[in-house]
Amino acid sequence: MTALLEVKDLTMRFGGLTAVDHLGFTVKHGEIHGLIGPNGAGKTTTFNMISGFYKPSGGQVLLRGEDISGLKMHEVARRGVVRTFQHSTLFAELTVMENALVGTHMPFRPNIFAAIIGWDKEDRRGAQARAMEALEFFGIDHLKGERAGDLSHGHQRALGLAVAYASHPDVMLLDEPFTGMNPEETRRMMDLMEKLSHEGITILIVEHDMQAIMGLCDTITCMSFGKFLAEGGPDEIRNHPDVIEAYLGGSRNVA
Ligand SMILES: Nc1ncnc2c1ncn2[C@@H]1O[C@H](COP(=O)(O)OP(=O)(O)OP(=O)(O)O)[C@@H](O)[C@H]1O
Repeated sequence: MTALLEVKDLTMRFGGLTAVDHLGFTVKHGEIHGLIGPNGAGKTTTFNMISGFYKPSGGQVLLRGEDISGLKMHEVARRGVVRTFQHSTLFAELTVMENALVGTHMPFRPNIFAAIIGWDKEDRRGAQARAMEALEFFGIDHLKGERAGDLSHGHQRALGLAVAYASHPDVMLLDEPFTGMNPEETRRMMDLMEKLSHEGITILIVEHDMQAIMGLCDTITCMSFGKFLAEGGPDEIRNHPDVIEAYLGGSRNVA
């Protein structure tokens, strides 16, 4: 597998605090790559820099060798990298279909009105077909007319993925997709991620649910206090002394 996304010397300072400190790792094309670490390790900040939500204080994010660090979110999305958020970012008052339509416009300057109304007929038909395809992919097309805010937690998370998928991504960054899920919802979400992976989409996932991470990921990068700590397959990471130490030093255990 070849390198698709490379993080090099990535650094983020908030005033006197260095949240991410010269971090480096590589995500290979087609893999499911986990980013783990104890609370406050800098995982979400790293995601925010990769997706264009934050401009890094230093270092680079390379996509197929092209430096994308510092680009705006829609510019990063246009290059094929989209993220979902830790907490639901759906438009609760809009329907499931309308939310998916917003996803089709993610690579452009965000404009909800344009996404729903469409620029012209041709544009609208294409966007609607893609939005429907995304809903079908995640098995929620039968809910297309429902208000997003009325969906169950599991369906809302599936819609969050569908919105990101609707933009035709090459890389999906998933921030704690299993938060608040019961075991059945977690199982279904893991199946959806494997389905995405079989489609050829590369996945970078931040998650605290170690069973899910260990069950899903090809490669896992562990960070601690903003820095790279260790990397390897699930077995290697599960038994890595530095990883065990980092977690035992905090309040969580590695599964
Ligand atoms: N916008 C911000 N301003 C100031 N400090 C921040 C900001 N965002 C994050 N931090 C700090 O940066 C550090 C890393 O936070 P981050 O949220 O990236 O960690 P994390 O690994 O995602 O944690 P968690 O697992 O708890 O979500 C923490 O000390 C946090 O308090």
